Amino acid sequence: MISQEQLVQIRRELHQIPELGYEEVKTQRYLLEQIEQMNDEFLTIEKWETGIFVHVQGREPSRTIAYRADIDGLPIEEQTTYNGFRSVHHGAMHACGHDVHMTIALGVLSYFAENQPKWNHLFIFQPAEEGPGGAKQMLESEQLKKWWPDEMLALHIAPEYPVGTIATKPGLLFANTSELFIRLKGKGGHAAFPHTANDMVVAASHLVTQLQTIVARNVNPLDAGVVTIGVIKGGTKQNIIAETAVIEGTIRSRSIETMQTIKKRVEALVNGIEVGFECEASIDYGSNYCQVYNDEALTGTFIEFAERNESINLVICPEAMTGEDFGYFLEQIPGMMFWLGVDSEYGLHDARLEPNEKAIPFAVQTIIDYLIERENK
Ligand SMILES: CC(=O)N[C@@H](CCC[C@H](N)C(=O)O)C(=O)O
Repeated sequence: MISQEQLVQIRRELHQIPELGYEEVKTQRYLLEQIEQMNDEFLTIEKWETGIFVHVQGREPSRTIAYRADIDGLPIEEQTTYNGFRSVHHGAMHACGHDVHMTIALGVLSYFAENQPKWNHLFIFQPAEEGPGGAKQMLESEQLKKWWPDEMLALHIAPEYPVGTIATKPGLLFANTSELFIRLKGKGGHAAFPHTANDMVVAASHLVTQLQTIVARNVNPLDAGVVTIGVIKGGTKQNIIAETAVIEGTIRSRSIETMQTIKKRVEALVNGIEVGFECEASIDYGSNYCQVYNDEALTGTFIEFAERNESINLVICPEAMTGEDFGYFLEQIPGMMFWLGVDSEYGLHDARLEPNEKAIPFAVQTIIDYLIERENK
């Protein structure tokens, strides 16, 4: 089994090579090198795009239990205090903890490679969680057809909780999400002659402000929604009127109905900008993820295990407006996701995120103990 020191080393090596969705070539190679060092008696390893499936043959394979780790990084320039293991891919960073997720999965897998489980296990190293999404595509793979799991488990790091904390809840855990890409096209021109042009920086500025009214004015205050604009780009030079502008964001909701309400309002407001500013506008919703909905019975089993385990500080948490395409797995396979405390001053998607590595061996041991208990009950 991979030792605690080796786990830290692996996490640091993975941290240095973050790659965006479906570009995880080095990551896949690194993971395969680690997996190929394990006892292969019970393992079948198959690549899928830039991801990997590892099937572990059980002793009494009446069921299959899957464990999923996402493997992609984010387009962020790292600003951690790390010395000697910062990202070597400039402009990319594991700022959502997927380096930690992968390391934990390798740790758990290395234990079951040496200690044959009772049930079959399926380890899924999934590309592109941050976008455009890999879960939906993996669900249609040959590998999932032949190794279809009966239940499924995954975790996500939580910077706000101390190490030793596991937070989860039955039912809704994460929101429905939709990406949002809006393009505006008007007429560029000389800064000194605004009456001859049609300025898309001004149009985009109005639109961003109007989009912020959707949650405030169109979503029931007892429900919840998010419209976040993360990117606004337009123009080429300070004295040139911008011909085009691009607005990029994300929409979140607790229900499908609210997602539809928000999108309808986005369309109406974009249409208003088109008319009011006499420009052309287009909307693209990019990738959409369904909610993460934890199976009540399996989450109950996990909570009961965690309550009995003195090393775990269990928190029954509220749902969050984060998104995860793990929701697609849970739409078809009963399972659950939980937050793992990693005690970082800076949060997810922050260039300064520094998860506490002590959470890695804690998570590995917790998942091994849970899986053994689960299949031997
Ligand atoms: C856990 C987490 O941070 N997940 C991401 C998922 C991204 C979904 C998609 N690309 C979008 O931006 O809508 C999140 O941002 O919640």
